[in-house]
Amino acid sequence: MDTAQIDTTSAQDYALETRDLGKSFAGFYAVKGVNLQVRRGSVHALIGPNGAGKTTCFNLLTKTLSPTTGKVFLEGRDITRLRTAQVAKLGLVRSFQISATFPHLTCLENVRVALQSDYGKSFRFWSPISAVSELNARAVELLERVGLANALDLTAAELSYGKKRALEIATTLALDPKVLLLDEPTAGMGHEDIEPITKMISEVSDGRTILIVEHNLSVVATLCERITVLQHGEVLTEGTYDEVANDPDVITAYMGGVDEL
Ligand SMILES: Nc1ncnc2c1ncn2[C@@H]1O[C@H](COP(=O)(O)OP(=O)(O)OP(=O)(O)O)[C@@H](O)[C@H]1O
Repeated sequence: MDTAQIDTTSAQDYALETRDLGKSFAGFYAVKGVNLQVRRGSVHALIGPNGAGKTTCFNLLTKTLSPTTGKVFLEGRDITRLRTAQVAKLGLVRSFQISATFPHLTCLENVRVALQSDYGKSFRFWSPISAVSELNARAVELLERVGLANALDLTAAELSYGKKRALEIATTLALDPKVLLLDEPTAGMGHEDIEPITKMISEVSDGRTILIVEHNLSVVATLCERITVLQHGEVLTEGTYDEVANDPDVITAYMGGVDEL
């Protein structure tokens, strides 16, 4: 990692960037020539019809998959050849991937475990006595941020689906990521859970860069300053919600699939 080069121009503007990113499976390109630029401090969405390449793209960013072509940069640093754990240590973390929750632990215990994990950097050097109370205080603070202040002593198994996702986000935030990747955070949620989780993501986005794959386009419209639309593995267009929603090519892409814009 010491030898990784930092491109200072892009590091100033973009927390996350890809250049000519591509992935082929037996000759079929699921992702092709993707140039993605996620501005530092923004909430950016990656959308597209089913099979557009969003999940493959996320897997390439978090190094679950190795690219066939191109490069990935985190704050200007070339992370293309690093592994998932290494990019997590550098601050690129995908929710629901590294920080799984344990069903029989309480919310407080779950977040404490995440804070104590190898990726939690802040608590290593503290003395044992102060560490326990500081860990508890930090865990409570994180649970308050995601709206689980009243659920500290409930086990993860006792939570509603929406609150489980909130707990997962709290355990991810415990890793203090610079760039947070959220993979369909409202997937499978009932209507009643979508608004609170959207509000919570908006609150935790403060001071952070977030890249989100999300099928619910009203969630995207509420949260995201920039939207990149993928189709057949390639970038179809990029812009604000209004720009992409009124783009005839985007409308055609969505009408050709099962999704609606
Ligand atoms: N491991 C794999 N081997 C072969 N083909 C794959 C593999 N992973 C993905 N694909 C193909 O790549 C294309 C993009 O898939 P991907 O899952 O990235 O799309 P997506 O935009 O996330 O779709 P969805 O919205 O349905 O989750 C699809 O045609 C898919 O079948």
